[in-house]
Amino acid sequence: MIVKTLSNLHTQSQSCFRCLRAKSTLSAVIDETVNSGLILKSMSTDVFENLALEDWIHDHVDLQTRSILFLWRNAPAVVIGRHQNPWQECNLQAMRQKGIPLARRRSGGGTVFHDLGNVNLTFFSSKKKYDRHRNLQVVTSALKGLRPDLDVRATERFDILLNGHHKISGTAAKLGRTAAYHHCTLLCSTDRVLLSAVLKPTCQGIHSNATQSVPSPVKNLLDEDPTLDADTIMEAIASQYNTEFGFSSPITNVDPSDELLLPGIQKMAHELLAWEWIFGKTPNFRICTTFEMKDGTSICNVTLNMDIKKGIIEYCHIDVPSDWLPMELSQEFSSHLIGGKCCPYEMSVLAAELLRTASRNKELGRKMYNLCKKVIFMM
Ligand SMILES: Nc1ncnc2c1ncn2[C@@H]1O[C@H](COP(=O)(O)OC(=O)CCCC[C@@H]2CCSS2)[C@@H](O)[C@H]1O
Repeated sequence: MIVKTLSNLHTQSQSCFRCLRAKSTLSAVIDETVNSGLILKSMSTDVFENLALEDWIHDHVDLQTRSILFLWRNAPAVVIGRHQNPWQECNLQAMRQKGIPLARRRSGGGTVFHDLGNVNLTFFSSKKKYDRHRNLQVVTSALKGLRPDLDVRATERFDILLNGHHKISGTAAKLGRTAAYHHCTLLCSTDRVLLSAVLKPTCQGIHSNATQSVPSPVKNLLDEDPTLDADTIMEAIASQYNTEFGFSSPITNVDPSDELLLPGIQKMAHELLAWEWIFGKTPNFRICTTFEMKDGTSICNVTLNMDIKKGIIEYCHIDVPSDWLPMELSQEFSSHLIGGKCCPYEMSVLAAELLRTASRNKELGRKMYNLCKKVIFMM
């Protein structure tokens, strides 16, 4: 197994790839890169492992004297900003159906879709050296170096647009006390149909102060030039990063699940996977919505009011005309949901409990069942 210290790695040629393996921790290896740069590329396509590696670098590496560029790609995933509401941003039902995970990152900003056709770039530096314009310049210059005819420009809100109209990159950042990172996406050959399908919110009537995404028309770089590919683009960006900052770092492959190299990283990944982080960190919100219920030929309008704090239903009132469903049944349903997580699995258990115990005739049982299904489907 090859064990490389950074000083070894610096002697390698630009295009050379190296794998870090655990002999020393990554921070010990990185300690040898004082006053220079390091380019890391993830060997994982797991969104939680990759976000955990960002956290690990931010928390464990002294970024006062060194800068790092981290290149990574994920299997299909939706990534929301730190202060967003997933029910407001994405189609959770479609994501569950397709097995697409939802991740909440630690940086602010809007919701994006990732797949292997999307490249993520994280620029770590001291807070003093944090410069999003310069980082995006690295990306646009690298693209122009590859294809001089490409019209790619960074905007004032740090998107990158293709031909002045289509977004190919979105930016977010996290500023710590002394260190910072700026990360951005780059659409190379992402599944745009899937992107639109999963970023279409389904839950109506949400009132919240959560950060809202800014939807834009998107395009892939490969739609513009099919001879490009994600690996060539990543190599060009790595090379331009070295040129721009005067470094000579090769690309070093890192396995973000390697606990020996990155002590504590698995705990960090688990924190990012927890319901309490992904859904529980949603800013408090209210759902006020009206929907139609049918039972044979009888139709009625149902009004739902819910207050959700830390992802938990704190208040619930389901208003159903009493000639359609006796008030005590709708009230029983409402009070049964209070204290539960706004989560279809937990709600299904609560609803099943209620449907089992509440005594009623066949017609009322059917109406209650359909009402439960409708409410659970919104989660
Ligand atoms: N992958 C990707 N790249 C660029 N733009 C996208 C992408 N997915 C969706 N979108 C479009 O951007 C808006 C949201 O734009 P908005 O400006 O609201 O948010 C962002 O751009 C956030 C970028 C976060 C980058 C991080 C880097 C590593 S982890 S995620 C969305 O509604 C779509 O129209």
